[in-house]
Amino acid sequence: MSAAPGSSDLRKKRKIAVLGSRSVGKSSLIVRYVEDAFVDAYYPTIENIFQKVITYKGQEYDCDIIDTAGQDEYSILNSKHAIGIHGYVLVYSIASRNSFEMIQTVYDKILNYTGTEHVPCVIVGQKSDLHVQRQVSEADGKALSQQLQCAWIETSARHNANVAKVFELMLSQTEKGLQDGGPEPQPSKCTVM
Ligand SMILES: Nc1nc2c(ncn2[C@@H]2O[C@H](COP(=O)(O)OP(=O)(O)OP(=O)(O)O)[C@@H](O)[C@H]2O)c(=O)[nH]1
Repeated sequence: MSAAPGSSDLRKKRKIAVLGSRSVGKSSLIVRYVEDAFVDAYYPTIENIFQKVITYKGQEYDCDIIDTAGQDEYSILNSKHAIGIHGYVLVYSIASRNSFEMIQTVYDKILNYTGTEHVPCVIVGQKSDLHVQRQVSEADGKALSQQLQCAWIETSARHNANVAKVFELMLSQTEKGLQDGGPEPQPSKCTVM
């Protein structure tokens, strides 16, 4: 018996990890996208997985969006954030130079962990509404994305600016990677005893 249109059997499964420094607005970006809500208060994340069906170019994707605790230069990448992941959303705040510099560090940690030369990524300059406090120019954001061969966009979860675009860009990056012959990420074969 064939699956009905819209059935989950027809959907491709994609896992997306959202990484970046603390307090740059990772959770806010995801919550704005999945629940169309914004919270002013700051609640540090430990770990959260959101699910959403995203339609991109007529294809439905069952997406797990993994929200992580913010990283710093000393944090060690968690295997859950590196194994079986199809693509990464790397978030900085346009009002924090330090968080922008952390993107390269996190990207290098991902390559190191996965043992690959490139992973599909979207670099996101969050809090684009904070014009007055801006510490990272658009040109700097674009230049980094060219260097890492990623997509780049500025967003505001507060104003719901460009939020959905992040996830469309993410799928365009993952699908391009797979079409170009990139490997499907392998599920973990290790058991932690
Ligand atoms: N002005 C502005 N503030 C934002 C925006 N997005 C998030 N914030 C605020 O920034 C703070 C941190 O947001 P979170 O979404 O919790 O940040 P996070 O990156 O998930 O933080 P960690 O869990 O520590 O990694 C909160 O007070 C949010 O209200 C935005 O687009 N504009």
